[in-house]
Amino acid sequence: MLPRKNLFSFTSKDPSAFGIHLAAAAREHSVYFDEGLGVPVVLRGADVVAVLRDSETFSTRTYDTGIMKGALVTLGGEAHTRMRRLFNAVLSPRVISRYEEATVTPVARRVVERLVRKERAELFDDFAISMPMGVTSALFGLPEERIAENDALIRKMIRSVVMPQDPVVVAEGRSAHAAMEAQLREIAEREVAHPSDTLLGEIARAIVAEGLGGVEACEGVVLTLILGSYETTSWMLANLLVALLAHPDAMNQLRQQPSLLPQAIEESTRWCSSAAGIVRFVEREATIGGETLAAGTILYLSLIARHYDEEIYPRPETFDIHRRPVGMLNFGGGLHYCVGAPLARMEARVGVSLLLERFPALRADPTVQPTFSTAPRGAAAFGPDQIPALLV
Ligand code: HEM
Repeated sequence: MLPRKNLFSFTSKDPSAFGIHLAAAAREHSVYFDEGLGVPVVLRGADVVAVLRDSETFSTRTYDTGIMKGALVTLGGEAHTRMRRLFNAVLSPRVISRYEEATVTPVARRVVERLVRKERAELFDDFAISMPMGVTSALFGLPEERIAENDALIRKMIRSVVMPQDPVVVAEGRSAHAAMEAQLREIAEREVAHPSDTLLGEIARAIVAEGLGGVEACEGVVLTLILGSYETTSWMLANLLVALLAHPDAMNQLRQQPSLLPQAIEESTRWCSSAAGIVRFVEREATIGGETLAAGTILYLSLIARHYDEEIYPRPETFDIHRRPVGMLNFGGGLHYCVGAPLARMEARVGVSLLLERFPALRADPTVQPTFSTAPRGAAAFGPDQIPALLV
């Protein structure tokens, strides 16, 4: 019988409290039955890694429903290998770097410039959402004048993916998909017929070269990229800003030594990871953390408890931009390790360096205290409800 706890309905004013709370539970047991989630959860990093490495016993078939049907993350075996080759080819650091100057920097500059006349900002809406949405639209061919409309549709689709048990949310996701389908179809038809000199053109050419089909395959890949790249990057940016605003000394060091920014980004994903967990389906009876799990069990893997394991990261509650942390789980691991990690890291680096440069007095607004939770603004992430900041 698994020990029962309600570990994941968590709220605090302290961004590091969730990691501390999960690591404390992990010291007692690795596997619990979580009463809020209604499924067994695995906490200890070594056990989470073991599950991620064994994709035959622990599959991703739970995702294979609704608008996610057939998406990369749902595939296994040879089908995954072929499709993943395509994603690797178009999202490698080398390919992505071609879009830094041409696409990501101009979007980030526009978002930052919109803040210039303000004295205070709510950096979640004004930055952490607007920048990834701008980048996603620009990279994947969505028209700029429809950003607000598409933002609402994409969020409805994402909600339907993370709440497949709620029929109303699922129906909303389906109609949001239907509303966006004409745009996606138009993009795919255009690029497959005449691949452009953009990332979309690279995707269309790679689909044909890999023999993966034509317009329909291209539409599916673009939808996966839009859904995978948008909200995830927003919450990563949000928590990076939270970490920096809570540590003005670190922010000043980064202004003086911008080369530290990549490792500060890694440290923020350790100290306040936005990715709380992922799920797996137990294909055949297995033992994890000393517990036997029956075939057919849905398992929730904590991606955060490991980040506060003091055997791996001494003084885990300290945000230290000199730490150079490795082995974090915020981008998952094993077969399905996030293929968009280089793009997310680049967006964070470009966006935050422009923000720090443009606003030398940027600091937390001491009059408003954000609340951190496992469902901020209804999202499937760990993060703040708001990021109040003073700009001048
Ligand atoms: C900070 C931002 C991001 C975070 C925290 C994140 C997190 C993750 C995680 C945890 C997984 C593993 C899912 C699982 O194993 O169940 C994953 C997979 C994936 N991510 Fe990301 N992601 C981010 C950004 C992106 C971006 C920018 C893209 C696309 C451009 C993307 C596309 C994908 C795709 C396609 C997969 C499936 C990979 C596969 O199954 O082989 N992600 N991501």
